[in-house]
Amino acid sequence: MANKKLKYFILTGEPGAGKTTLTKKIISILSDKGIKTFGFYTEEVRRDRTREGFDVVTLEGKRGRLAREERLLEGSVKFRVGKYGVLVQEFEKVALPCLQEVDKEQLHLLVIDEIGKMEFFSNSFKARVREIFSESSNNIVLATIPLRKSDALIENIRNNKYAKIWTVTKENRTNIHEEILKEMKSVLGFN
Ligand SMILES: Nc1ncnc2c1ncn2[C@@H]1O[C@H](COP(=O)(O)OP(=O)(O)OP(=O)(O)O)[C@@H](O)[C@H]1O
Repeated sequence: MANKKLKYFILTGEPGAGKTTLTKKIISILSDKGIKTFGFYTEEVRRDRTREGFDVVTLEGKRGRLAREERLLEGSVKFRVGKYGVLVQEFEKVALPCLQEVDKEQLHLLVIDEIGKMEFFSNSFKARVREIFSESSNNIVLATIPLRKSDALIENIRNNKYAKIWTVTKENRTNIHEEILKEMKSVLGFN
């Protein structure tokens, strides 16, 4: 039986497993069914065969830089993950406004791809995530978290009683949306 209390639809998986592609597929199917979606996803930025960094892109199409290879950045880099410098202010400018509840009356899905190490250099984002996953939150969320143990808040999300986690792999990524949508159906009320 479907869990009536399910609020958080969580994707995890190895880097490059297909989480963002799956997220976009689910958003597109829900939009066709008239379900309102908002939030953001992160996208790789490649030049030739090199990954130069990541952009944050809202569902409305606003885009900003999340991270770039340090060699491409001017000035000193305060936050880094591997060879990438994280652009916290640029990320916040794009990501934070789209995480506000736009319409409390209508059921909607909030998309956060992803809740990870780079994004957590932003204290404001972290605070908003804490709110969204709090007991009193009414948000229904599709979010991505890292596969491996990390920040305590991410571990809380992984163990949240209102959450269900799907591990995306190259083997299941083509069909797993069917299972997720089946669970979303009773929560978001579509056919
Ligand atoms: N169902 C699919 N069929 C074919 N190719 C796919 C599929 N899903 C993802 N890909 C390809 O795999 C690559 C990685 O996909 P994607 O960016 O969605 O993964 P990710 O898990 O979000 O990665 P990251 O961990 O870096 O955010 C992309 O080149 C994408 O086009």
